[in-house]
Amino acid sequence: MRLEVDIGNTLLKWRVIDAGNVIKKGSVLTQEFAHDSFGDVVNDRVDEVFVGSVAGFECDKRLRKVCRALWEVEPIFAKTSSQCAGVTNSYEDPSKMGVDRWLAMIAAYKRVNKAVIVVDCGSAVTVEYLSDKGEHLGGYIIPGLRLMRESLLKNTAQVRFEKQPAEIVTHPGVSTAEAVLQGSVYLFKALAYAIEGDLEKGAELFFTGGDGALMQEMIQVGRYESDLVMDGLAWVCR
Ligand SMILES: Nc1ncnc2c1ncn2[C@@H]1O[C@H](COP(=O)(O)OP(=O)(O)O)[C@@H](O)[C@H]1O
Ligand SMILES: CC(C)(COP(=O)(O)O)[C@@H](O)C(=O)NCCC(=O)O
Ligand SMILES: [K+]
Repeated sequence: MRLEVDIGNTLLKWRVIDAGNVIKKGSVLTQEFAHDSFGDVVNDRVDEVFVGSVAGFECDKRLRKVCRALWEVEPIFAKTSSQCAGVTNSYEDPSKMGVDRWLAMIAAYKRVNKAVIVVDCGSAVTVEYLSDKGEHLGGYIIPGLRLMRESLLKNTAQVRFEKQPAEIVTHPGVSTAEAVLQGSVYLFKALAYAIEGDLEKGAELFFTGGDGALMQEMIQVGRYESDLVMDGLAWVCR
């Protein structure tokens, strides 16, 4: 059995693959990841662990420790490279590119073998542009929904509120909480339309990440694939 792990800045996502099928999956806040985060997978015979991590050294170290303790396995960490599985990196120094971006773009390109735009809506929103030949043309890194709100709270004196409105709407707000929350969703929607405008004829649009389905629903174009980052692991770690 293989354990695949996608460690983002907010959530650690995992799944277990047995004979090509996903048999278990789960997630835990990255900051709270511990020995018991994989539930009853502790009793399974995990003989391989593939990881894509952008969460930093401490969390990677913790995962190594857990894998050794539970299954005596040394996890294989995916690395961004200049070329892999038909995809070519645009960065002069590929090691500087977050491996989650690299994994998602490889998985998306491998699905269709033509030009793609890949949008990962997590802590940050990343937008990647790939040509028909699999060349990464470049991308954007934009604050995600939560970071947009938090940066306002952190850098202003009077933007303060207790409770967030539960509903996700984009009309102009009539309280601080509404104005901030709905402002972030409004910007998110504007971004979705801008990306749609970048879509060239014949190119495919992929969304992934915790808030990816929300963005896809706003324009009803392209497809949402929840596990694009983990789908890239088998291409990069082998
Ligand atoms: N404190 C929290 N508890 C649970 N979920 C959260 C919390 N903060 C953010 N989220 C949600 O977690 C998801 C994070 O998206 P994800 O793509 O997993 O991000 P990342 O890859 O950056 O970790 C988002 O859908 C976000 O709404
Ligand atoms: C852009 C990111 C913060 C996205 O992380 P996430 O939202 O998935 O937690 C991550 O890919 C990263 O740390 N990248 C390094 C900088 C770069 O890719 O150029
Ligand atoms: K992301």
